[in-house]
Amino acid sequence: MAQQLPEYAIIVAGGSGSRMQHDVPKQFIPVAGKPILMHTIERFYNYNPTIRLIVVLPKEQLTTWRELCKEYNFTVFHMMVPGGATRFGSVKNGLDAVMGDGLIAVHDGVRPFVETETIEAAFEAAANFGSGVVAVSPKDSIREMTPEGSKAVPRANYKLMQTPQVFKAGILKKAYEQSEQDYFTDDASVVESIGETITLVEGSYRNIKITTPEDLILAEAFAKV
Ligand SMILES: Nc1ccn([C@@H]2O[C@H](COP(=O)(O)OP(=O)(O)OP(=O)(O)O)[C@@H](O)[C@H]2O)c(=O)n1
Ligand SMILES: C[C@](O)(CO)[C@H](O)COP(=O)(O)O
Repeated sequence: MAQQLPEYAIIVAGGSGSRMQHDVPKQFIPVAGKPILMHTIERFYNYNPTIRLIVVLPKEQLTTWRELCKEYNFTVFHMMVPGGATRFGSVKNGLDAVMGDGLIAVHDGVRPFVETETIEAAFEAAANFGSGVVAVSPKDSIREMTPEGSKAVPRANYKLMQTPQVFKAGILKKAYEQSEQDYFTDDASVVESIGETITLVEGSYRNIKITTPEDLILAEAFAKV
């Protein structure tokens, strides 16, 4: 564990889960007996019980989340922050709750299978190099869409980005203050846009982002082993 600097985790769970087509936001759907988001929070607590946990939630779901915590007797301490209209806005709101210096991990609330070793490696890289961003190699072939149709590209040139994405607090805050939200799908892109280099850390194929209905079947399976 990279312990010299205070560690924060902003767990973004402010989305509505439209691709899941479920009647509750997907982060609240139970997997292996409790809401997905509780598994995710526990992964960070298990990595470092003193980490400062900031959980970003849809602003109209704060009461629901409090009730779920009571119902499931979920006692891991965390700060609750209302989310924004986009992931970018939610991260920004989470960052406003971070006071002082340290290392900040941003993690999707719907990636409940992130392993301790992955979190540890990402924090360590951020402590040493300014960033530690988790990624895996694609397993499928890749084609780029072109005006004419599509063309094959060398798979070895690409990585699939996961979370956590960990940064020194100063870098991440500066990047989110200076950037326009429309262009970015992850935190590494925001940080890169202010001229910082990104250090990649090997991720895991189990660290899925629960996005569409079939991912729930996978999630139940992963939760068993
Ligand atoms: N306004 C938003 C949008 C997304 N997220 C979070 O960012 C993570 C990754 O986003 P995604 O999987 O796209 O979640 P949703 O936006 O909820 O899903 P969808 O795009 O299908 O609506 C999720 O944990 C989601 O809750 C967020 O905090 N605030
Ligand atoms: C941050 C992320 O999970 C990295 O793969 C991804 O970019 C989130 O994308 P989404 O469109 O918000 O699902």
